[in-house]
Amino acid sequence: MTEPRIEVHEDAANLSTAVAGELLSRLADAQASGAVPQIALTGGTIAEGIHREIARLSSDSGVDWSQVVVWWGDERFVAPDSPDRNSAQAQAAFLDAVGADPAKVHAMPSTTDAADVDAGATAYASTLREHGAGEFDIVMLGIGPDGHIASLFPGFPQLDSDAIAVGVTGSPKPPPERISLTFAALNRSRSVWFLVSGSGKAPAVAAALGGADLHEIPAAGVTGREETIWFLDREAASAL
Ligand SMILES: O=C1O[C@H](COP(=O)(O)O)[C@@H](O)[C@H](O)[C@H]1O
Repeated sequence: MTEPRIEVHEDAANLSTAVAGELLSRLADAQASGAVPQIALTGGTIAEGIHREIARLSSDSGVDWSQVVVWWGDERFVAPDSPDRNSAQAQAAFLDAVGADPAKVHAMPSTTDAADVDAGATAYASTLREHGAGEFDIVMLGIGPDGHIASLFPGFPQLDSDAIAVGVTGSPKPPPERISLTFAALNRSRSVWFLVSGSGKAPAVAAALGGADLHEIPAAGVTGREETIWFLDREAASAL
């Protein structure tokens, strides 16, 4: 298991700029070595700021976004045009602007693509298997004040699943129906980046880094095969 690295930034704006810059630099290096990098995006508040910074900084980065494969760690199971969709947020914030190739952008199924959350999860797992079962280069994860990551919530049965992707109903955070990658999938990533801003998440950050039980703080259950980085702002780091 890799030891986590902790990077603390002044505030959410500085954190967003730093993460966007680091991502673009990693992608440019991977492409320079001939790779087609695979990344998994997250939803949530800090992700939105990071995505806007990726759009702003991308043109000077040398990254060819048509040669990046994009996945999501979780998605809200709602209509395809719902603003609640994590993929809609990323498309609007940066994917459309930077020239990502729609054939390499793998959004999770919406309510028009699958009959229910379980069918949607099974379909996404098949797509991942066709592409090597999600050997991600970088997975980015926001976390909730309850310690959830992706749509893996404390005490939920999906925490013990060996599937690649699972359906979630009755999510404590709306909307209630979601699709999520599992620990089995997320832990195949070479790099795992936690992105956390705000004092409301400080207790969850401290618990995860303090070795909490993953059933209580799901963020404690994810580690990159090569590196795990916690990108925090001062408030999120305040309980460490
Ligand atoms: O619902 C979700 O919440 C988390 C964290 O979101 P935030 O707004 O508290 O930053 C996010 O990681 C996840 O992808 C999303 O579906």
